Amino acid sequence: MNHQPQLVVVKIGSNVLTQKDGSPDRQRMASLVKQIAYLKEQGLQVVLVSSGAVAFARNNIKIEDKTESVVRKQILASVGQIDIVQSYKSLFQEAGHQIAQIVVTPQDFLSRRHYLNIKNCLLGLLNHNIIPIINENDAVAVTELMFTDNDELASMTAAMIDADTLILLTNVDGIYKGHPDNPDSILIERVSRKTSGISRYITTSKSSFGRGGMSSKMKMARKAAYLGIHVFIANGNRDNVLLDFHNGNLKATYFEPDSSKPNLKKWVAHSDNYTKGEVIVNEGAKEALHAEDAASLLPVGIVGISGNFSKGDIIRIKDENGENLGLGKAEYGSKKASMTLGLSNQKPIIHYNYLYLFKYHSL
Ligand SMILES: Nc1ncnc2c1ncn2[C@@H]1O[C@H](COP(=O)(O)OP(=O)(O)O)[C@@H](O)[C@H]1O
Ligand SMILES: N[C@@H](CCC(=O)OP(=O)(O)O)C(=O)O
Repeated sequence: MNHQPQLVVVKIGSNVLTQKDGSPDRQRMASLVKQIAYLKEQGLQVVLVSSGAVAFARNNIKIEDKTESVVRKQILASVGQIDIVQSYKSLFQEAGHQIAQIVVTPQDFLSRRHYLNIKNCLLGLLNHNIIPIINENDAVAVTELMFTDNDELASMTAAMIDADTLILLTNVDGIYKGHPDNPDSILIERVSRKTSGISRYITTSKSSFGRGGMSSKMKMARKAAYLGIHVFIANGNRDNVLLDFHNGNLKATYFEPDSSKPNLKKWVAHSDNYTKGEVIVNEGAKEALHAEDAASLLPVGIVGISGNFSKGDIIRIKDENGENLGLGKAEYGSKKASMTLGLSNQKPIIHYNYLYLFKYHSL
């Protein structure tokens, strides 16, 4: 890695903050806080995405057996979040740093207005030298309204604030060619846009408290790298992991960034799970979208529309065989779109600046 990191998003997984018996690992937390403080002292800006709310409460409160699983999680998360943030507050205070808490739901990333509100808040905190600590609002975001996991949230946050680096701290050194517990498995140290076939090494096994697993971590890492961010999957249980990062000695899987992409594209790229409708394009439009020169999506190339979307919503682009081509922000709603369907000389339905194609990050 030859880049000089300036704005870093560090994501800490639940298992990094918990011991084998499930109790909070406050020593590990204290060590990571000291390391983040060190990074700050070296002039880096740091945003922390921390899991652990559920894990911190699990051994602390007795929930009646008959309690429904979603409510159980809501109770654990809302109780544990206080403990997590209180612990961070006193540890960062000792290290001479102020923190702020931000809890978000996927819906907050859906609307461009909320998206900009969060972004402005984060940038405001950073400008005031305050370390933002972000978690999903688990009391509100339940079932299908959730992020895949905090790796998704961290990757979206990194793209949102234009971070140059994203570090996903978990309980293994990175992605192995094989199971990480097998001593013969080799660590994949570098992944570029051209690297393919990694998913075959990833099993569905998760850490005891993990939500999305390595597969989601890899997808989010690739997506962030595609958007121009240096990404590392590294072991948060390794002493001095962040100091090693700063010294350029980090043992990790490193995802090389692609060339920088405009911010608007970053917002669109992360809206995959939140589309409001769909447009189907013909072969000509598909070719135009995949051509070297940037092209907006025009109604003349659209053969079908579904869903009920409004101007500003994110919509999915498919070809006539149902293949997912990409995402874009609708320049007008579904009603008007169906009136211009197939017509030439019309305003683009998706402007190039708000168009994100999947062609580059197929795994
Ligand atoms: N090929 C692989 N290389 C590394 N880890 C893997 C691989 N396949 C599956 N895993 C599992 O992924 C886990 C990390 O993902 P996850 O449990 O979601 O962590 P976190 O809670 O930190 O987000 C590891 O503990 C490991 O068991
Ligand atoms: N928001 C949840 C964590 C969800 C999550 O993604 O956990 P992890 O896979 O450990 O990063 C919590 O704080 O308990």
